[in-house]
Amino acid sequence: MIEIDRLGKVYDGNGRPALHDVSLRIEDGAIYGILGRSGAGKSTLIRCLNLLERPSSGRILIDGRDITALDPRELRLQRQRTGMIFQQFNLLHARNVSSNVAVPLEIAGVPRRERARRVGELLDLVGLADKARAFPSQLSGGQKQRVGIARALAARPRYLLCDEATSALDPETTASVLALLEDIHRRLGLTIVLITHELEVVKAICDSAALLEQGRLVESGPLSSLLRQPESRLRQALLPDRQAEQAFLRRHGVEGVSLSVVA
Ligand SMILES: Nc1ncnc2c1ncn2[C@@H]1O[C@H](COP(=O)(O)OP(=O)(O)OP(=O)(O)O)[C@@H](O)[C@H]1O
Repeated sequence: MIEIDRLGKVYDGNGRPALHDVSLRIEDGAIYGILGRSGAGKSTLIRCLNLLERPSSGRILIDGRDITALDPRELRLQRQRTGMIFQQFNLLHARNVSSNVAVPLEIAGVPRRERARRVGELLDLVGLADKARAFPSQLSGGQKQRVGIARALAARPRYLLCDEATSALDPETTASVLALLEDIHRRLGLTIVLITHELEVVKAICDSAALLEQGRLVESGPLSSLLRQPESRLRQALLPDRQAEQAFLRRHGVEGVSLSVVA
């Protein structure tokens, strides 16, 4: 479980805190979406979860241990338990697909033969077995993100952090990457935390969500509970705006037609 306890972050030379007193609990096995507009603090929050960014205050407990208090060796081990994927994929362009996926295994000192076996397994998992020798420049965006996912899973992490993982992809590719994440979640039982500004991502795969605004947590919790609360901001954002839809139809002279029929 990840427990974020009164987390604060102030960047040097930036008066307004990027995060202010954020507390959040992410249960094991969740697919947890953190939503917010540009500048809300989403990237800062997710980067704090593996200490790519050091919090200014507060604690982050992962499986009961405060990761801000780990020594460098413990932190390295903790990072192996936390895979991450990125909006711009962050692949090494001079390395082919297999070699990119092998990076975390090399860092962990896994012997060559075992590495090759594991890379093969991972490429099967993400459906890229036939691209093992291709270079990133020869792949589509969706394929690059699949490589990113395989690399993130290489060291068998318990947590997968997704930093706007589908924001650079078209809707169809987004859907296929989200389906892959859902499949991996089901098969491997890991906990997925994703930040996004896309409501559709939360709708498609998350079971819990949080809303960040100007560095503050507005609300959070399981969707099964938030969707029951009419005043919930997340509920209002996630459900269709019937009035706006009807107004849109009226503007185009379509009246008295059920929306499902129009769709
Ligand atoms: N390295 C940095 N140095 C100084 N200020 C930063 C840094 N990174 C982020 N910020 C500031 O912190 C605030 C939160 O930024 P952050 O990138 O976490 O938001 P975000 O919700 O991820 O936005 P976006 O979706 O646009 O990436 C913003 O005001 C931003 O300008």
